[in-house]
Amino acid sequence: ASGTLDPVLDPAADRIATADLVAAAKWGTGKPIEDPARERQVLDRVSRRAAELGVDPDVAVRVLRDQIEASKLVQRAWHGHWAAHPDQRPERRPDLGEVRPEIDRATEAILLGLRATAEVRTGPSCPSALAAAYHRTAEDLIPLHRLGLARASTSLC
Ligand SMILES: O=C(O)C(=O)C[C@]1(C(=O)O)C=C[C@@H](O)C=C1
Repeated sequence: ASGTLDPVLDPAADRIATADLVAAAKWGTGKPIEDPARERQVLDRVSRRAAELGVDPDVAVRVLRDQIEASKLVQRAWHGHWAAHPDQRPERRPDLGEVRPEIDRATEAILLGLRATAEVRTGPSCPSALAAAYHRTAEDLIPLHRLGLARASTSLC
């Protein structure tokens, strides 16, 4: 329906879910959570792709920066949790090279969502639409992912 921000929040939740896999991929490797070169690559691609889609590249980069911050928030939470609870550490360490294509698909879906929601995002009902979409999307998420989704939503309106 028009007037909804679900087309952004749904893929944002999918992107946040990949942070669990990235956290497990990096756990115990000594590889830092933050990878500035990869962030630049993601954001450069977002800027170009947004222009292609007719989405304001500055808006797209700002929103995707929030998605990256949300991912790091979730990854840091897992690393802290696993440090304190060895019995809950992941048994399998996924390959980062397999997770990143999944992240890229979620990023693309978020850009399409931004395009589909230009009207509501730039209008006066954006905050209430965001609250409604957040309420609906967060319902199915674990608390940590709800926190990530809130962080990921901060610049949408
Ligand atoms: O690809 C990674 O290594 C991630 O941790 C994911 C991600 C992202 O959200 O795109 C987040 C933090 C890193 O600094 C780089 C990229």
